[in-house]
Amino acid sequence: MTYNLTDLGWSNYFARQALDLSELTPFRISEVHRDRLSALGVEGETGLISTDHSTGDFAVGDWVLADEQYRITHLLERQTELKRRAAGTDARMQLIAANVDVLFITSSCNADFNPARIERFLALAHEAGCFAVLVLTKADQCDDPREMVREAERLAPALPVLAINALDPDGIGQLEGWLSPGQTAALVGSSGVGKTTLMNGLCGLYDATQGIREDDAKGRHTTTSRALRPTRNGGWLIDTPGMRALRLADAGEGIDALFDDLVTLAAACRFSDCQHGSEPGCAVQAAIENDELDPDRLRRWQKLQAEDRRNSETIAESRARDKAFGKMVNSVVRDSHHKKGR
Ligand SMILES: Nc1nc2c(ncn2[C@@H]2O[C@H](COP(=O)(O)OP(=O)(O)OP(=O)(O)O)[C@@H](O)[C@H]2O)c(=O)[nH]1
Ligand SMILES: [Zn+2]
Repeated sequence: MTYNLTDLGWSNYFARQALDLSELTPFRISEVHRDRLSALGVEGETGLISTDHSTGDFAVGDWVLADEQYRITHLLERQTELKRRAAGTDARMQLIAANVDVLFITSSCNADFNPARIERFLALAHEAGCFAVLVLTKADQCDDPREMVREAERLAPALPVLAINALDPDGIGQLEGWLSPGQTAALVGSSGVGKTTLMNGLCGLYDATQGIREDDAKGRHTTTSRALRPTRNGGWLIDTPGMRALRLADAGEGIDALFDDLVTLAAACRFSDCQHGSEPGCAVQAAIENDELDPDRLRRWQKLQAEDRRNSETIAESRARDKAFGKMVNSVVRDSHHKKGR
C-alpha cells in the first residue's frame, strides 16, 4: 500500500517545520511499542529507529523526519495532543495520541447519558486542541432521542450532536461527514457505549475481537500496542488502550472555555474569591434566582474545577520537568545527528 503525504494527514502545519530539511523523509507514527516504532510513509509501513530517545517520547499520530537509515532525526511539533495523568504515584502526564483532528465523544441514549461526563470530555477535547463531535449511540433503543440531542446541544455552543445506531451503515455515514480524507479521529467514552462498534463500522473491520484473540494466541497482542487505522473513507482512527482510559487532568483552560458564561458571571461577583454560595453580591447566585442559570451547571462546573485542581497540583512539578525536556528533544536529536557526521 502506498500513500501520498496528504492521505496520511500531512499539512502545511508540518510542511513548514520541514522546509529546510528536504534530505529527510516524513513518516507518521502508527504504533509505539516498548522497543520499536512503526510508521507510515509514502511507501507504506516501516520500522523506525530512535537512537536517542525512548519510544515513550513518541505517540501514535506523531510526524517525524528520518534519514535514509530510517533513524528518527526530528519530532515535529504536534498540532494537537491528547494526554492523561499516568496511574500510580508518579503523576506524570502520559501522552496518548498526537495530531488527532476530531474527537468523537461517545455516549449512549440510555442510562449512560450524563452531561457532567460529556462536559469532562469536551474540556479534554478543548485542552487537546481537537474538534469535538458528540455521538449518541443506541438511538434505535430509545423512544425519542431528540430530547437528549437538544439537551446535549446546550452543553457547548455549536457542538455537533449525532444520534445514531452504531450498527447501521447510515449511522456510520453520519460520522464520516465529520472525518474528511486525511483527517484523524479518536473515540472516547465509557465502556459499552459502542466505541468498538463505531470503529469497526468506520474502518470496515467486521471481526475485530476475533483478530485480537488470534494475536493473543501468538503472544503479539500486548497492552502497550498502539494503532493508527485507516478508515473506509480515507481518514484515520487512533485506537490505543490509553484512549479508553482518558481522564481529565490539567484542563483548566478547557474548562474555562466550556463554562465561559460562568467565568463571565463570576467576574461580576463582588468578591474576587467568591465561592458562589451565600456571599453577598454573588452574580452567579443572582443568575440562578433569575432563572438565567441552571444550578446543576454551576455544580458541575465546580466539581470539574475541583477535580482539575486536585490533579493539576500533583502534576505541576512533573509537567515543568516534561516541558523542559520537550524543549530539549529537538535540539538533542539535532545535535546527535550532527555528531554522527551528517
Ligand atoms: N442496538 C444497538 N446496539 C449497539 C449500538 N452501539 C453498540 N451497540 C452494542 O452495544 C454493545 C457494546 O458495544 P461496544 O462497541 O463493544 O462498546 P465499547 O464502547 O467498545 O465498550 P468497551 O470495549 O467496553 O469500551 C455491543 O453488543 C454492541 O453491539 C447501537 O447504536 N445500537
Ligand atoms: Zn459569586
